[in-house]
Amino acid sequence: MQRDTLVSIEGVIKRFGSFTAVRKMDFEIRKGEFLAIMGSSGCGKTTTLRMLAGLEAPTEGVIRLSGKPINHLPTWQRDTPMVWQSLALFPFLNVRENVEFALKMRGVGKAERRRRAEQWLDRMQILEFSERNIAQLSGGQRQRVALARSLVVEPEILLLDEPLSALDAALKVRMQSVLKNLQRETGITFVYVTHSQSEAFSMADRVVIMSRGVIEQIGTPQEIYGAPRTRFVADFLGSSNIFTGKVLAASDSGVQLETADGPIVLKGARLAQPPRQGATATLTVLDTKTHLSMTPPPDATNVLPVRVIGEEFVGATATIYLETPRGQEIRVQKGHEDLVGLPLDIGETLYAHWAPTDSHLVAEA
Ligand SMILES: Nc1ncnc2c1ncn2[C@@H]1O[C@H](COP(=O)(O)OP(=O)(O)OP(=O)(O)O)[C@@H](O)[C@H]1O
Repeated sequence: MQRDTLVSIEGVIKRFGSFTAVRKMDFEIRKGEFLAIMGSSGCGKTTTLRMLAGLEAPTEGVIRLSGKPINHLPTWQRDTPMVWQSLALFPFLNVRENVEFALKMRGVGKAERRRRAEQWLDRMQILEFSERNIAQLSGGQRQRVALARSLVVEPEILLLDEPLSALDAALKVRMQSVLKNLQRETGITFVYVTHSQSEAFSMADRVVIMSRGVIEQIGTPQEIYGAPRTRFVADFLGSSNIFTGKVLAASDSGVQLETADGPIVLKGARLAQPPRQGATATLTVLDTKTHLSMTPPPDATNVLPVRVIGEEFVGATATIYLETPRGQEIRVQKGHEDLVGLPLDIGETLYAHWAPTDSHLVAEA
């Protein structure tokens, strides 16, 4: 256990009847971090959060909070305060009363309740709406009330399950920075469940990526983006081109792969477990590290003839979708200035290429 570990999840399995929702999960949550749990629908994110909250007990394994097992301990019996952020505000209470509610339940006196509620409403920039009914608030304002209500009790851990999913795109981005700043300023540990990569990667210090009840990777957004551990992660993030083939040669510093589109090479790596010659392996390259040219570059490694099949422009960047003669899809992401002079109409033929040092080996399973 690391020195700054607040929660440790050790060999946790959760079954519902014969269905296993979480399989053998091991990870730690550090004190004061913003941890996002991300994955596609049904992969076990909410179940994991519910086990942390004490709303479900693990079928096997141990969850420790500040070193003490809490498998069957409801939140109110724990020494370390943990709060589940709920968006379900009480419609019969006004904004301030909603925020005061948890303090009232804890027996905090009237004046003190009001002072602390107003302090948080001010911090969330909604003090002016204190006396309003919940029905008179916008989606973003309700979010802020819900946050103030969770934080007024000064938890050490805040559990959030897709808190921004109902908001429109612009408000989502605004609330992301509100949440991130709040977490930084308060130092409260946030465990944040989302299926959105942009939310997880923009806010979290570390991200847990799950698939079908299994953790595929844990790391900082930069680590995961730059070096997806498994093929699933590379696929899920959608920011890499992925090539699977037979290993022609491999050492601890590189791999040569034979794919349907020709050889793909990785060089300059430090591989703990190089694949065996003749085995199937997968190399990836980030779409930002994949380049396009009208003629093949002279030192011809990792060069593929490609046909343009589509393009998408978002702000200052363009994503070009291409296809090799064997139907392998390739994505290239560039700033507009990098694409000047290239024929990008659908059907045009170009060459996609990248440096062997930009290839990356992922685990098959
Ligand atoms: N009480 C339950 N009884 C039976 N199956 C359950 C129960 N709760 C969850 N599951 C199943 O466990 C799996 C994981 O569910 P969970 O809600 O944790 O997924 P999730 O990753 O949060 O998905 P989503 O993003 O759709 O909310 C799902 O297949 C779900 O149907």
